[in-house]
Amino acid sequence: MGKNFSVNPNDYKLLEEVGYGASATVYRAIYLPSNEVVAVKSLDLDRCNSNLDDIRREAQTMSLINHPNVIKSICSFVVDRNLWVVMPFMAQGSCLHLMKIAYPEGFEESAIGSILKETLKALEYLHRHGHIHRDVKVRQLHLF
Ligand SMILES: Nc1ncnc2c1ncn2[C@@H]1O[C@H](COP(=O)(O)OP(=O)(O)OP(=O)(O)O)[C@@H](O)[C@H]1O
Repeated sequence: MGKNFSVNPNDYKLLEEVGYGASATVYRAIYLPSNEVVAVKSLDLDRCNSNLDDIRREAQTMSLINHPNVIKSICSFVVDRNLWVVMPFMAQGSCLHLMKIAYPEGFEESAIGSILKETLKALEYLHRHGHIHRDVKVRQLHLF
């Protein structure tokens, strides 16, 4: 993935919605200058429960992260009353999505063990760097 992404919203073409959280919607998008697929998380700043300092801190943490099991933000910027966080696009979706479409009876124990082990590596990395995740859930676990 190229290193130079602009903070100009016109350089991003939002395609379909791929998920949503309490105050954010996530889109698959194209970064037009290089034609790369990215994910754009658009956080409605009016509907956000967190204050601006917390949001700024989370965005900064996400941009400094450097671990294969933790998604890093490429850049973030304000568009109207939203904060756009640009990230690599995880084409396989979350573990919950995979389970729903391919393993409706649930994953095998060995797969669960691997997923948990990789998740714990990510949490251990965050803790070592002084961060607490505070909201780990199955639908958030993208494929490693
Ligand atoms: N980089 C990404 N690539 C592909 N899909 C993504 C990406 N980021 C998020 N998604 C999808 O969008 C959904 C919502 O993402 P979001 O980050 O808002 O989740 P959340 O943090 O769990 O929500 P909440 O704000 O309620 O805690 C995810 O569950 C996932 O399906």
